[in-house]
Amino acid sequence: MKIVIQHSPSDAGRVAARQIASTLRLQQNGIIGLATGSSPQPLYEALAALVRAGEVSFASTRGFALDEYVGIDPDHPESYHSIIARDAIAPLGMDPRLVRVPSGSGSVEEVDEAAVEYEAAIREAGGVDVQILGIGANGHIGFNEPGSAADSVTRRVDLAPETIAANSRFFPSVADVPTQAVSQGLGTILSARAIVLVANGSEKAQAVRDALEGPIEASCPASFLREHDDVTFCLDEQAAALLSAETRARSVTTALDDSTALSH
Ligand SMILES: N[C@@H]1[C@@H](O)[C@H](O)[C@@H](COP(=O)(O)O)O[C@@H]1O
Repeated sequence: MKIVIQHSPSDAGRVAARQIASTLRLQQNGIIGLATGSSPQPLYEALAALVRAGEVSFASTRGFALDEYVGIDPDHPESYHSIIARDAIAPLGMDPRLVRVPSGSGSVEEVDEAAVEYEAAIREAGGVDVQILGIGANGHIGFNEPGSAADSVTRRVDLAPETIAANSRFFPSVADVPTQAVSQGLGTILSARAIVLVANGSEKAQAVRDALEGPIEASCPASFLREHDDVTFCLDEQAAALLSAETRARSVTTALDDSTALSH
């Protein structure tokens, strides 16, 4: 487990981008796990800068998104289909035909069948090389809310009231926020070969502390990441604000160019 603390979200995003680019450079036709939300946006911007500089290409990289709302039109601007297209596929120059997002459309049976098929597709592709994650203020990753099992797979889930409230900022009112989603499970996420989590801002500080210092249990789904052997937490100072002196002492605050600090 590596913990990187940087002054600003954009610096944390640049470190995370470097980590991802170096992982994928080792893979011909690699597979990236894509996350939505405000947390990964500086990371996608930093990756796009690396693409423009010719340091990395995602043209033949396959992608699997973490999650999608149930019952939302994929063309809705706040669907995760739209957000992944906008925030990841376009700026990274990915081939949209190589990127999949779980389906939240159709009948309950169709959504559930598509979730099973999505899980199988990730396995059949050989698994994710590097998974990008944000974190919810309640410690969720993907849409695996507190109480999710460590070995859960892609499935339909109920959103916690606090998640619905947090995500209402993207919808006209809280009543318009979908109450269910399809999410890769914790087991799916933990099967990625490398994981890079980004967290910014004081509203994530408690979740980051619980994830890194609390018990490893379902009350904080992100705490299960500590059982994975290749995880990097890229934090800005505000998200790291509640970490103990011991945790901070283990963290890397090095200059961005010092890639040796992030090597395995
Ligand atoms: N399902 C997503 C998560 O993948 C994301 O990490 C989290 C935090 O979002 P943000 O980064 O915008 O705070 O909430 C959403 O509900």
